[in-house]
Amino acid sequence: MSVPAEPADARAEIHVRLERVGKTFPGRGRRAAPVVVLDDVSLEVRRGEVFGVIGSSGAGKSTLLRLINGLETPTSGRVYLGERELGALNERGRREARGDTGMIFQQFNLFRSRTVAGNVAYPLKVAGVGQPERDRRVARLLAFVGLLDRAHDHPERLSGGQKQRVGIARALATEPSLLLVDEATSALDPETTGEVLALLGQVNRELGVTIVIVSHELDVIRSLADRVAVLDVGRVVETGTVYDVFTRPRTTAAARLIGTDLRERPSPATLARLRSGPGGGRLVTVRVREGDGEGERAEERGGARPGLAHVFLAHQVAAEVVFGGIRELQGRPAGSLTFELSGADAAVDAALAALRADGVDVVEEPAGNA
Ligand SMILES: Nc1ncnc2c1ncn2[C@@H]1O[C@H](COP(=O)(O)OP(=O)(O)OP(=O)(O)O)[C@@H](O)[C@H]1O
Repeated sequence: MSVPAEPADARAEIHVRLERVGKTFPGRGRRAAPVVVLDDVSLEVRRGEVFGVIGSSGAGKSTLLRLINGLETPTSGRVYLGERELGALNERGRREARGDTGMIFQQFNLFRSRTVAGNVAYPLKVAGVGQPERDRRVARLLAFVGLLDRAHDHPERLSGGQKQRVGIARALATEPSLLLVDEATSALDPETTGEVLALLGQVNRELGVTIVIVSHELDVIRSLADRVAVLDVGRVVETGTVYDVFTRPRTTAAARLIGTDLRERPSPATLARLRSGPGGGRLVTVRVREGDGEGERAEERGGARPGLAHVFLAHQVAAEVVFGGIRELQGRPAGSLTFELSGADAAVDAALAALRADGVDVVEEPAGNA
């Protein structure tokens, strides 16, 4: 039996590609200067992944999505869906691209005059799908989002979370391979947010739909995305796995946005309280990240990971955890711990140097009455 040939790296097939994209809007007033919203943005979204875009308000996130679904055209650069460059498509190609791309919005954008079923059926009607097939698909989609029993209700009778589930069903009606999600949970309470994110995860895993999600909420990106781009005033300053970008932001802009998220340092008041305690040792905050301490020196040790405790022990330094926490991010540990270290100054210095040499991020909290 012959085995179907697979691309060398099927996972890395590119679904969406932005190549040096710029977007400038004319200024609003008569003499107002043009507004540069996106500047030289390049990024690649892999087929089947959830790709997050984070950035503060006005960074250009919504504009980025609107360029991907063709609602805006770039001022410079190119946008590709698979092999197709959006700007080079004829009307028919554009229609096909639109049908292959679903979008959901913060404010749901449902038709108030149509029922739940009518909302989900709408894109199918536009696409010319006949009634029997339309009814079948609508029923299947409403079952998928758990709203089959609300088919004949109007949106105003639904909760925010239910409205967004209708939005998701409608976006999936034409069976797109790409779903663009614009702040879909920003209008929802935390519990409902969790339900909608779980549903989006299901869309990705069970239907194989690629998702690009923009949000200013770190929690949303953390819980759903595989990889993330950080957008700062119109520029992508960092791209990587959620784990890497969240546990070790490499740019000031990303650190500003994410920095405090997984790396909680004690406040000055907490530091003062810790210093007034009986220990009196030096305080250091260590970022906890899988893979740290597995740097070049790991080879010298035959690959064995030292672990923080072992390094302290080896240098005869007593280490007490006084602050911090570790949680799970993409199934791996991430967080920070503040230790109070007791031992000879030279021994503490040597232990910290050993950790740093292994690539561990260590910050000594300032001494004195901070
Ligand atoms: N059609 C337009 N004409 C002029 N300026 C625009 C237009 N659309 C967006 N902008 C401006 O572009 C900038 C980025 O907007 P965009 O909505 O993409 O940002 P965002 O990161 O999604 O922000 P938010 O999270 O607040 O929605 C803003 O300053 C906005 O005022």
